[in-house]
Amino acid sequence: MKLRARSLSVERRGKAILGPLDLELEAGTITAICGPNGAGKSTLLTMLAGLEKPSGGAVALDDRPLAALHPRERARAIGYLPQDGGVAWDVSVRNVVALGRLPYRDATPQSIDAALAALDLLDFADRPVSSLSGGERARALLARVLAGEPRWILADEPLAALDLAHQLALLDVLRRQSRDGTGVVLVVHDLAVAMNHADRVVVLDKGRVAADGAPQSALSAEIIREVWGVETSWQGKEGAKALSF
Ligand SMILES: Nc1ncnc2c1ncn2[C@@H]1O[C@H](COP(=O)(O)OP(=O)(O)OP(=O)(O)O)[C@@H](O)[C@H]1O
Repeated sequence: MKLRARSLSVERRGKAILGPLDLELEAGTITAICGPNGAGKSTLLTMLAGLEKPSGGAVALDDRPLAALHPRERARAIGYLPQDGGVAWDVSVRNVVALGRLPYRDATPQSIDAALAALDLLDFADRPVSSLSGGERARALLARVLAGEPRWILADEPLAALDLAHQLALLDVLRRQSRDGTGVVLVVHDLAVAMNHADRVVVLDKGRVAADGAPQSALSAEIIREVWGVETSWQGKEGAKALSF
């Protein structure tokens, strides 16, 4: 299963902010999208989720253009977690997570309970979402995506509000999902997370792909210098590398 962007370009207010670029993403892998502020990461993710029409080119899921899919079919296939997502209504955590089942018009308790458990939220299930801390709310929104059991999970900085233990737990959940065949695409600022947990890293810079490949090559000290303008070196062993400045 593939999610493919062909000649994808986005303009805002007459200014090119993304592309044109080609990208082919594989299901069953974790892809990290990295890059400086304003590089176009969130824009790329919304295009891959089919939430907006690009200015040029197209995104296709298994050779079917996203624009041609019924919104419900697209929502079943692709779970999208926006950056700084909020909850418009003050409902219980369980009901927020149940919203993930909307594309199926059911409320399968197993998938809701599994999503609550995966994000360590069972104790919060009956609490109003307004009473949660920022990190707890972020976990509830992620659980909503998991409850939909999408074939693709596209998440914009899903780790940003999470403490260390919950970051590691979430990465573990996403790794298990990818082993089961789900395509996982994460926007991450923490380059060590991308280095240690992604199978592939796409580095965006000023709307263009500056590097794309295995984490060791896409996040080499040379690329980091070129794109972020910072002198760094990687320390530590495979799977537990840290960036030293
Ligand atoms: N509606 C808009 N009008 C004009 N410019 C926009 C609009 N939306 C986004 N941009 C610009 O497009 C560029 C890419 O934005 P995007 O949010 O995709 O970047 P990003 O890589 O996700 O950044 P960050 O790391 O800060 O979240 C930025 O320069 C942003 O200012």
